[in-house]
Amino acid sequence: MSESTLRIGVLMPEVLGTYGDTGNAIVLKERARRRGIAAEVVKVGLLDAIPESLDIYALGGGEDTAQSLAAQKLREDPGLMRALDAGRPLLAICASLQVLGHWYRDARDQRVAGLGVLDITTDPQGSRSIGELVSEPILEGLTETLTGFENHGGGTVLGPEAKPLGRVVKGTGNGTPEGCEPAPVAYDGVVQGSIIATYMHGPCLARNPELADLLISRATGLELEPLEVPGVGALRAERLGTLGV
Ligand SMILES: NC(=O)CC[C@H](N)C(=O)O
Repeated sequence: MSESTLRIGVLMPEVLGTYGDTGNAIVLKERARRRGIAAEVVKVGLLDAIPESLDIYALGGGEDTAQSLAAQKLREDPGLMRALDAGRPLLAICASLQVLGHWYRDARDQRVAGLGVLDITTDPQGSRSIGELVSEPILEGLTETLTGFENHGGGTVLGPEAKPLGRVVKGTGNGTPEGCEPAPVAYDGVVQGSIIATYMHGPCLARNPELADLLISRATGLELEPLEVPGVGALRAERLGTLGV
């Protein structure tokens, strides 16, 4: 953490913020604050320069047209790339997962260049994946079942530099491009360097506090004591319970 306050950046919420994804930054701030760590959310709009020295970056999901504006912005503004070069943690949801890859092809068959910081590519699946998404984490430091909501047309293929976040128990996760054979085991998300990306909306961190704490730990270098936030356990139990998980 660079200063005494944990600075959590939400990038382009006007184009990357479906399903309450900007709530991820609020969860990070609140979980830090309840442990006595001063924290603030910094909103960085589409027309603002992206600061390179924020402590955590959060990017949400978006519709195809909005998503292409975000992709263009990230290709032109060096701020996020510099932050990633410095190893700053970043959480990316759905559309922003796709945008951080080499390229993605959207529903109108437009191939859009991404930032290329994730070794992934995305093509249309041919149908949308909509519904609850549950996975068992693979990333070290996570033990609790991951729960979220997915709604995406893209199917993402990981290259050798990218590792998945979790093994899918319910739902689609990264999916399969149309015409390709589905892998025998389905995975959700991408982990590469300081980036954790997933198809889970929810907002993801409201449903998965362990993931929120992992990001805060990485940003602050602190080992965090457990924190019970009223309602979170009940929310997880209710969401997982509806699926019989
Ligand atoms: N929910 C989202 O972020 C959607 C991402 C992208 N537009 C897709 O449909 O694949």
